[in-house]
Amino acid sequence: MTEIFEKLQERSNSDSQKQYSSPSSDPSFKISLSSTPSVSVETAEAKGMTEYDNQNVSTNYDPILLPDRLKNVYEEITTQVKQIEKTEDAEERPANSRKNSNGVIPSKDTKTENIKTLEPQVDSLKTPPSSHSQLGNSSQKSNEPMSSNQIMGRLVVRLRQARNLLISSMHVEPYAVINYDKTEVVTPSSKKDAENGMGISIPSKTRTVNDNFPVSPSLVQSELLMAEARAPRWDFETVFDVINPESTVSISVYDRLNGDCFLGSVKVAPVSMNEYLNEGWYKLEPLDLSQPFEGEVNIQTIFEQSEVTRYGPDDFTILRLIGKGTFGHVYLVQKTDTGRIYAMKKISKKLIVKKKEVTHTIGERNILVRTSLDESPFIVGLKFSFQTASDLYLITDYMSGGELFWHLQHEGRFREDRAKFYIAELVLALEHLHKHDIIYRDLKPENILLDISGHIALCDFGLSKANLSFEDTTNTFCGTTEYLAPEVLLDDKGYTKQVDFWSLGVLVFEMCCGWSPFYAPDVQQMYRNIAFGKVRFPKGILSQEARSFVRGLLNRNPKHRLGALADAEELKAHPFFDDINWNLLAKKKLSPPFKPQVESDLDVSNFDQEFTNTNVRNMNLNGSHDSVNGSTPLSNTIQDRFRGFTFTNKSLEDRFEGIHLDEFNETDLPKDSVGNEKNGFDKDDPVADSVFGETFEG
Ligand SMILES: Nc1ncnc2c1ncn2[C@@H]1O[C@H](COP(=O)(O)OP(=O)(O)OP(=O)(O)O)[C@@H](O)[C@H]1O
Repeated sequence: MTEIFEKLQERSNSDSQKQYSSPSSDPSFKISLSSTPSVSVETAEAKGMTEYDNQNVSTNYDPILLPDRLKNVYEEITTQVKQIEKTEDAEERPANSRKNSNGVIPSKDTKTENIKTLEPQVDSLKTPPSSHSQLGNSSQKSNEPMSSNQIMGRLVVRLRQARNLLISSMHVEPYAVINYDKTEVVTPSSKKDAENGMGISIPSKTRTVNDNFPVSPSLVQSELLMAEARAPRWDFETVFDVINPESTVSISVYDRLNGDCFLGSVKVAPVSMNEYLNEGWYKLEPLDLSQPFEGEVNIQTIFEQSEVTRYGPDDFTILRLIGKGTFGHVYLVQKTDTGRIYAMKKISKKLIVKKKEVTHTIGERNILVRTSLDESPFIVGLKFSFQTASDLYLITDYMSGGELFWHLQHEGRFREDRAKFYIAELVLALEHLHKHDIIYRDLKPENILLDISGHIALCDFGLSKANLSFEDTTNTFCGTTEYLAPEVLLDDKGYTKQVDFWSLGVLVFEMCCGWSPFYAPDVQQMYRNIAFGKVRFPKGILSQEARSFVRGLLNRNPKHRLGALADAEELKAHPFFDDINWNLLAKKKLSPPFKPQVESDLDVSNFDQEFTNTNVRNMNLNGSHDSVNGSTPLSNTIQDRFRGFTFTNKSLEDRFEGIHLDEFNETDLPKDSVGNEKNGFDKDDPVADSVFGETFEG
């Protein structure tokens, strides 16, 4: 025991060299939401209505989209309207009437015009998943498929419209989320008649209507409106950078007016041939394939080859500062050629050399490259990495929902079902990393970002450790104090992937209760709490299942910890997750319980104003803001250590260039940090006491 205390004392002493930010000043959740930075050794988508045929859909309102019984009505109405229009004189109607011979107002949308010129002669319904052989309609300049090392460029995706959507009311506002290679774009709601000029003429009461007309005009009107609602039009275009040629475009349709109700999704495999236009109607798929389902969307994709093989800071325009880390700043940037918005982490080479963080930084880049090459749904997507003489740059997808920490800080705590959703996605993220022999080691709300839809994405792999198979151990003393597993503190023989599950246990508790189970304002005390402290569950907050889950994770013996036998599979099988459909969750087909308020790609309202209010207008991405970056250039030997950091969409080989996952060399001695010696957590706090219900020892 004395030995253990000596060890803790030793840790604590060395921690005193580290920098910690002060605990949150939020009075109600002061204790829990402190943001202690990481500590590391090297710091580190009626049929009742109908069948459609597969003709081209004009940009105007098309009777083909109507149910059979409505087609006749439509034709009658159209004939009557034409007669009425003939009799109603031409003076009433300006000579340059925009209506066409069908009485339909052609679209005034210029994008639509654009799309029409590209519209193929044949239109066939495509059933996902589409394969290249299914892609019957295309126009292309070059028939030669590009070899992997030629693949570079941009992908234009156009979502034109939907038809036969399964909706229960005409009052809908369908929008779509387009996802390509982890980059998510949300379309505006579909255009209203007035906006896209597709409205059809309905006989008004003032007009003479044929007495023999079989159906009441209001019924006709509502049926037509319903039919129209089932065929929303977007004419939306967006451009993606092509990073992984294997990536598919996924489009999910939701109804904004009815609680973001899911209307179906589709996946399309674009063709990586220069200027190849792939266009067609794709069947939407439901969440549950056993359910009858309807609806199609019209999608075009065009791949455009790019001449650029390497990118640098000059290819991006800095828009905002969104975060500051230990080694550099994170900016919201816009890629000049595609206009795509990304997050750019700029890291000072001198600073990381000084803090002996080169290995960790190269490691972070390598893990991000590795995870960007396969389907790693809950990990922030790396798009490019490059370097200048003084700085390293990591370009990742911008997660506009902000840090989970930020939301937790604002809301105090989450309802259990919301916490469960995040935890379940985290389990999948950790499962993925562990399967790739990567320990994350720095699980905390600051490193969990929310995307535009409210799904999580892990960022900051600066402390992660690769090439560690199931039972392998590592010794590096790193992580953020509150989330450190006891074996990291105490076990000289090292620790395994189990440390991530301990941190997950801390996180479940913190998300649901609003404070961290082991927090103490004094670092030594925090170590003692982690090593020997009792965890007290507040009354009436966590369900029995959640408590049991936390207990399983906060087991001080890593060999008995939940996950010790079968890693994430064991966690997934726990009763806490009985209502989680893991297959749907993994495909991001479960709607997140909370959708961050994000108005556009450029919205930074979910980030701290302390950063976002910084004036970046005259900031030069090429220049450096760190005092350590003086005029003295780095030696060639040091520059050599950054070789291979650069990652563009040039080729697959290029992406692997410089990946030496064996090169982790954590030889430095453990370092420590300064704890905040302020009074904060008080065990005898009456409020705290009155809420505590159950205590357990891990
Ligand atoms: N892709 C992204 N999208 C949105 N915000 C991001 C993104 N990447 C980073 N950020 C913001 O920048 C902050 C700092 O980024 P990150 O944690 O990667 O930097 P760091 O230097 O490694 O920090 P630390 O000192 O905690 O290790 C994040 O907490 C987040 O708020």
